[in-house]
Amino acid sequence: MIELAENRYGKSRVRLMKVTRHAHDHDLREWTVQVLLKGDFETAHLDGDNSKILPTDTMKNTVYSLARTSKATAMEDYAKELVDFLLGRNPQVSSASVRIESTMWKRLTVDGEPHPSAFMRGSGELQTTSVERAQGGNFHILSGLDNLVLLKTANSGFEGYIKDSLTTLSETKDRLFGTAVTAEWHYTSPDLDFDAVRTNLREAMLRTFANHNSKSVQQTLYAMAESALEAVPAINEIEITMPNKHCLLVDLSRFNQDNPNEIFVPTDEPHGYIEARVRRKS
Ligand SMILES: O=c1[nH]c(=O)c2[nH]c(=O)[nH]c2[nH]1
Repeated sequence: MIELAENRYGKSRVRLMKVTRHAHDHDLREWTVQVLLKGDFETAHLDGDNSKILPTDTMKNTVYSLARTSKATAMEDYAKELVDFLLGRNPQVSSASVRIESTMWKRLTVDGEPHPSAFMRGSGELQTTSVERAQGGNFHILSGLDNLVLLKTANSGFEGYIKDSLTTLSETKDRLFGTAVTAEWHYTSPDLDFDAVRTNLREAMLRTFANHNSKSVQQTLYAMAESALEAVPAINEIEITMPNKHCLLVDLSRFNQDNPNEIFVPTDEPHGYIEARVRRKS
């Protein structure tokens, strides 16, 4: 005997750019949206009966139509509206989830002045949120960031680790520390000034990365998580991944040159992979 164990479906990578036209300047948002529905779709899988299937094409159209009418500025608030719109119209849906990745656009500075209608892609960093709600249930909001690429050229060392017959790594008091941060945190309230909270959290992590006297990626990751939890009472837990993007000191002695920590080879692969979930003690 075979049965349908679990299923969900929806539309992925729906790309949306929204321009909000104020009298004197414009705001720009670029969001990539994923909509996923769970529910009573057994007859579609077993019998080919599509009578309970909302087409994924309609979900895509919903993303655009709701973006037109929504007053939400934070992507978390827009995602909540989209989830409720889909649940409200589709009783066969037991839960809806919306994930949004937001691309960083920064206002262009021209002749020292912020330009009202010209923008520059900030970086490859993404701001993310996943909002889920079951029919009659509460919102579950998991926000985060991805590919926040950082590097520090001082206050990072790595010493005192295990040395065995396979060790080749030299201890160092002074190395480059490069990483691409991914973080995710769950909000304990569904009603927050999400953009302000996100800014606080991100700035707390950046400040700690910059100022921390790092004995390892692990220690700095923990300190960044701690500062995020201190800065944002509306989260109880944060998960952070920080690859160690090694920058290797080049041996210039073959050319009778010294290398006082100035010339490096940046490497992507292989890289260290450091991950931790840090939470308030209950
Ligand atoms: O900060 C570090 N943590 C490690 O676990 C590790 N391992 C390694 O080879 N280099 C580093 N650096």
